[in-house]
Amino acid sequence: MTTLKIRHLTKLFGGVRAVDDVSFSVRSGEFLALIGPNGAGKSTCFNMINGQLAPNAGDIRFSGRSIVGLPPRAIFRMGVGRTFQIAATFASMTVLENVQMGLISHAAQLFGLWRPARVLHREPAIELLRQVGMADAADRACRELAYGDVKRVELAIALANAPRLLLMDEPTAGMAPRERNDLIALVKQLVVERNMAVLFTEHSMDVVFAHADRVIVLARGKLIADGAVAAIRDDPQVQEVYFGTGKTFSRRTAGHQAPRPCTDQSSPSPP
Ligand SMILES: Nc1ncnc2c1ncn2[C@@H]1O[C@H](COP(=O)(O)OP(=O)(O)OP(=O)(O)O)[C@@H](O)[C@H]1O
Repeated sequence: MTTLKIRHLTKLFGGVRAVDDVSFSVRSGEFLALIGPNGAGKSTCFNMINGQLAPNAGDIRFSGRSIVGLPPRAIFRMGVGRTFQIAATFASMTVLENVQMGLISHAAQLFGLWRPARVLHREPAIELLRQVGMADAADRACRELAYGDVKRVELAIALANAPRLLLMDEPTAGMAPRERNDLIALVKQLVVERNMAVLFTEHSMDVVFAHADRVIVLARGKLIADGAVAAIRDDPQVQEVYFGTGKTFSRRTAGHQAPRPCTDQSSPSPP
């Protein structure tokens, strides 16, 4: 089932065509990577999907309904979640309280009237923490956690809204390679278990090639490729976009899903 359908999406900033006539779809249960060099238009795409920016042209359909012109809050309520490059949690609150706040928001409850917020949704919050491997840290303050663990808590908060589409803006930014792979493997598992759609941006080609179901590539606002990992890796136009940076991709090694990079591909810069 198609969760998100984008057609001819365009965004101009003055003379810059940040997103230029872009069309693609995401299905439920699909883990789709959106890649491209710096300035390609990835964040602008995300900002239009979640309603922060209005497109100049084109349509965005979520579960069959056009969401262009709706405010971010309405789009969030419909089931479009988002995580950010820099994890957004309340540092002074415990891990559990952070997730409880997410559940309170999802239920649109007013709290503090007669029952303290910390007693609300306690069991569902612990269950979400269990799903992201953080139940043992439930009573710790978020500020005490390692960065990779904060990202897991942020993921649990995003799941509290029961999203059908989750936009993840560089989910592994600032993480060590091992942590990156663990987090992305976890997200991929959740995509399957919850049959939700995830659209993520990622600068690490190792992560993209090892885990994405499909990859779309933006360059200077235009969608230049859309396909399976192997096809994207071998696409001459995609190679060209990264070639100017001295970065290229090697073929998959026999019997192993993850390709070996020829060079450091952790942070491509513009061609
Ligand atoms: N608010 C804005 N005002 C003017 N120009 C903008 C604005 N936001 C983005 N741009 C421009 O639009 C283009 C696309 O930017 P965008 O941030 O979407 O790229 P990106 O692929 O997300 O880059 P990165 O990987 O560095 O985050 C760039 O040329 C950028 O300078």
